[in-house]
Amino acid sequence: MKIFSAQQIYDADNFTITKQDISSDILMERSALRIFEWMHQRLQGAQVKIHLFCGIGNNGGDGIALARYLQENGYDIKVYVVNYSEKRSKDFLINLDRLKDRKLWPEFLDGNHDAPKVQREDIVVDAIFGIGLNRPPAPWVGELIGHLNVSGAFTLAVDIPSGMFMERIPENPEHVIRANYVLSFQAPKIPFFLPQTGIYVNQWELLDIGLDAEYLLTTQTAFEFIGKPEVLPMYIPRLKFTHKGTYGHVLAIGGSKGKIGAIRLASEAALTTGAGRVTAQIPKCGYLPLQTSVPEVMVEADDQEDFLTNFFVSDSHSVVCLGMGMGQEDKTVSAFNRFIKQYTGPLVIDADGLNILAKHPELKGHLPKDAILTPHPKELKRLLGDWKDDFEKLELVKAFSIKYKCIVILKGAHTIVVQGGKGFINSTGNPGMATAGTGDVLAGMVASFLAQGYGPLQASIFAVYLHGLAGDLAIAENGYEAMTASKLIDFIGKSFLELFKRPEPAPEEQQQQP
Ligand SMILES: NC(=O)C1=CN([C@@H]2O[C@H](COP(=O)(O)OP(=O)(O)OC[C@H]3O[C@@H](n4cnc5c(N)ncnc54)[C@H](OP(=O)(O)O)[C@@H]3O)[C@@H](O)[C@H]2O)[C@@H](O)CC1
Ligand SMILES: Nc1ncnc2c1ncn2[C@@H]1O[C@H](COP(=O)(O)OP(=O)(O)O)[C@@H](O)[C@H]1O
Ligand SMILES: [K+]
Repeated sequence: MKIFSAQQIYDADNFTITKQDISSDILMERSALRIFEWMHQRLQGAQVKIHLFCGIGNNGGDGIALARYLQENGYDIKVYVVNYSEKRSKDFLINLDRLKDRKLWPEFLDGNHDAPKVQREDIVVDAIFGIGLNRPPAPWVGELIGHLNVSGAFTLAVDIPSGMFMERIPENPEHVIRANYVLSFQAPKIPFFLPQTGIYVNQWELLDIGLDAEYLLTTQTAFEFIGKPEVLPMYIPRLKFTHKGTYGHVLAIGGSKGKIGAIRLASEAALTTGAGRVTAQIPKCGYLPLQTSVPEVMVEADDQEDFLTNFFVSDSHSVVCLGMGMGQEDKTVSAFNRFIKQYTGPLVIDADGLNILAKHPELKGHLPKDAILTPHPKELKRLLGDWKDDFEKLELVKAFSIKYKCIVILKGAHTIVVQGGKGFINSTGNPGMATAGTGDVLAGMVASFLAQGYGPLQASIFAVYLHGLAGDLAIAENGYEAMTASKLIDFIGKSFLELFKRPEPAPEEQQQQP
């Protein structure tokens, strides 16, 4: 699903208005009606107090139009106009007049009075600012937002939490609505997914307001949101007359004394994701434990007891997956140096492979085309240096990906796969996965898909999605805290099955079936 910028949303608006030959207030009417339907379906007329805080732009206009629907349906509402500017939008004014025609007079707030009382059991509709916020709110507006946040009332944000920018982080973290729910129009917004701004969005849902399909289909976006509809077409079915040779041979290189488990996790994840064969190259100390714990993995031990001193890659290996638990001993660094200067095939670099690259920046130029790097934020910082905020981080990663023609899998709550100027934001996963070794599992899964013939971008996106899905299925059975990387591997199989499950038919459809 595409993630549009604010400018693209304004363009979609104009395109739709021209093509459908409608006035702009029709779009506002659709927006308000969709929100009303969403609320009405859940509230069923309940007499809970609903406070609508409306700005003076189109986001405020949505709120004012919504107030009319709520009033017409007997809800107990109170409407406030947060009067932060004289520059009211045309459609806001149209809707304000419609409200006044119904003898509903909002209370105008201008910072000279105490903030209105809101009780814990009330509902707040936040329609103060939408995607048009372009500077920090005035202090009194920021304080009003803070006041609503501490009220504890259920807060429903229209389109985007007020105070959230589309392209930068807020200056004052207290001056952003902490929304229990965001009802966003047509497409998700990029700040919902970044660690510094996603904290303001507990849950979000999209409302279709009928923006023009041609515009939505043909417009290229800098980001995409990856769900089942995006990954399912990437799947390559296994055919009857195939054999293990068809599904590639992953060479997993890494491990060191005390960290052989990292290679075990990556190797087992690669096999469980469907790789035909997996060979692990590890220091001697891991030979017996690995051979006995995962009999399916072939093991090649280094001459050195505790760390790797040589990487042996042959034509039989289709993919190299390197760095998990590897350490950074001088001789390991030398082996990496020799390897990266001559290897040109498919490559996944994780953990200490990334740390060595960070310490020896001259080696970055030797990365083979489409190498896949899987840093967590700390590893990324070592690789790229510091960034001002999450938005700059994304720009730095894009520039890196373009310069070195590589793919970066930026791991986190919403892992983002970056190739060139484009980012693919993952939808699966949960905080149960914040546990040692889950990154090793991911590296093995990416390598496995590469070995099976998926393209580098597809392998990255598919692995990240399935890894998160396995995590979601695992917590459904075990809870968050009991999640371990090994359990995550146990759910890879179920995550494939989940992928192919048909959606449950709606109740009406069930009834129609013979
Ligand atoms: N296709 C869709 O998705 C549809 C979306 N719709 C809705 O429209 C919303 C966007 O509306 P919007 O463009 O009027 O902007 P909004 O956020 O209401 O801000 C209002 C104005 O405030 C100003 N301003 C900015 N920062 C400020 C500050 N700190 N302090 C004071 N003033 C500040 C700035 O104007 P400026 O003063 O800079 O000229 C800005 O224009 C969108 O989120 C959705 O709810 C639907 O109605 C129709 C279909
Ligand atoms: N809060 C979270 N929500 C979703 N996924 C998470 C969360 N925290 C961590 N993960 C995932 O878990 C994995 C952790 O990787 P990493 O930090 O490299 O672990 P390790 O180095 O121990 O293997 C990543 O794939 C990351 O996306
Ligand atoms: K809002």
